[in-house]
Amino acid sequence: MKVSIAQIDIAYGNVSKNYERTANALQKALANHPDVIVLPEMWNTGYALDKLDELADENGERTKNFLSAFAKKHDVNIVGGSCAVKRQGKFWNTAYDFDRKGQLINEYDKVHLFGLMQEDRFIAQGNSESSFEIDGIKSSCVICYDIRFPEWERKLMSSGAKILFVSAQWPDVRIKQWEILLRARAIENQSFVVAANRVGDAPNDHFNGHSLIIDPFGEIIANGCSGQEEIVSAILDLSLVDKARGNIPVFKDRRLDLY
Ligand SMILES: NC(=O)CCC(=O)C(=O)O
Repeated sequence: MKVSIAQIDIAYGNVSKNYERTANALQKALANHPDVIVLPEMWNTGYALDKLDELADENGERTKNFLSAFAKKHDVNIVGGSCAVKRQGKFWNTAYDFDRKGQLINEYDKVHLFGLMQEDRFIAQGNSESSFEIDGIKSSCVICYDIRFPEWERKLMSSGAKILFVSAQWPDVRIKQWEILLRARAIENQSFVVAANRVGDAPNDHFNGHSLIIDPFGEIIANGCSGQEEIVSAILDLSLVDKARGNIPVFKDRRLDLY
């Protein structure tokens, strides 16, 4: 399976510019003929959380139509990052994922809200799991701060998922933690981790990308280390998941009678 991450610069509070940039990045990613393209977190608005009343996507309609149409037109799966969405009178940080036919195959509201970036003041907590299949391969997705809660990934991955997709806006000041946390999630769940981060600046944060693709042994196989917008691609040899889980069957060896 070939995956391509669109590591993009997200314009703070500028929805039209972000749709333009995302469309360009998706088009650029096609050059690699990927099976799936992955986007960063909250790409439609950036963390302009105090402006969501005017900026958030009503019921996610614009986002879903945009990503679905692209997936169908180009016969490509899209793990659509996440977008600021207004739904049922609240704001959500919602991921939408699509198959090659443009069908919505997963919708996930971020479960853990990040207080340091004021997310918990404006966004409603998600309460549901995230699992889907990409070309028949069981997968899951989480959003940014979620990766600090290994019990959440363990629960999501215990259904047999082989790929964990992560969409993020993770500032450069903590980028070493980003790498260590993602490599740990890959090793402990014996899965691929495909993690899309952004680049660029927001009023209080700088982002240097460092999008990563990590194999089930924790090895980094692709790294968006330019600090700029770029497409980060790799071919996932999914047999490595079976090899890792065959040699050291952690999911089978868990003591569910104790924890
Ligand atoms: N957008 C986020 O959830 C950021 C999480 C983060 O930076 C962290 O250190 O955790």
